[in-house]
Amino acid sequence: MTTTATEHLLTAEGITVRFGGLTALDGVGLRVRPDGVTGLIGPNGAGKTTLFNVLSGILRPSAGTLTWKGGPPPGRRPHHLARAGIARTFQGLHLFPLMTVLDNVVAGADRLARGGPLSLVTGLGRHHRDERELRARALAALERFGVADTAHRLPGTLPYGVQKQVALARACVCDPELLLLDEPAGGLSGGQVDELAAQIRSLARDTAVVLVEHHMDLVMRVCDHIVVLDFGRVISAGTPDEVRADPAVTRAYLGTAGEGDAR
Ligand SMILES: Nc1ncnc2c1ncn2[C@@H]1O[C@H](COP(=O)(O)OP(=O)(O)OP(=O)(O)O)[C@@H](O)[C@H]1O
Repeated sequence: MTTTATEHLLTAEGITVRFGGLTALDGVGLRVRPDGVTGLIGPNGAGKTTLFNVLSGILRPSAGTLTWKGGPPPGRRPHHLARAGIARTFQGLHLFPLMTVLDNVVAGADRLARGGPLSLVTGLGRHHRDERELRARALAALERFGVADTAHRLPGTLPYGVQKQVALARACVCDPELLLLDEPAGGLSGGQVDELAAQIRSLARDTAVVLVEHHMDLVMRVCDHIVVLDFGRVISAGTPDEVRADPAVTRAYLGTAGEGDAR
């Protein structure tokens, strides 16, 4: 069945990004459906991170338009995105090192706080009921990712794989409509990647997921739809099988040495 533009959650059209004389993205289009996993792949320097930064609102494109649920995109500040129902993870963990795991996840729940985002950090203007609700919600998110027993620890005292689960719990604490995952498999062992694959498929039952990832095995296992970038342009798009069989994709990867190829 063909999906119309209004049925898409997020639509990017003609996205061009220039850094000085370098064109990192050149007229890129992408449509994210309200369910399923959309993968964004390509060799090193293809423009994946740049596109991810445009989709997550932190980078303004030189040209092109973004549409969120058929209308203008939410504001560019993190709490605008959070309130619209868009959450993201980072390549680095971006956890607050001096806050407990639970407080880190509570901080991800700002769109639910009646006192506003700052109140979550300062505690000012926040109702006690708010605080209780948010903590219960954060704990439930930690439970969902199997790390509730770490709630009162500092992130830096935990193994990397556990910290990644905390970062996922923080991104998911508000039940986002769109979850943007930036290389979530980075630094994980084989078993942890298997666990991550199962979690992404489970999340995708009620959340649209966009996944930027070098780990080809994970991408091919979890994505419903894949967009392939090379030199800032879309060179292929389709199901995992279609993309895998596309000679343009093989050529793009063979043309570059290093990661992202045969895994
Ligand atoms: N802030 C910047 N200033 C100048 N050039 C940039 C900047 N960010 C990215 N680039 C360039 O834009 C191009 C696309 O980079 P980008 O990081 O988006 O690619 P990528 O596909 O994510 O690569 P990788 O897989 O290596 O992370 C590259 O040539 C890169 O050097």
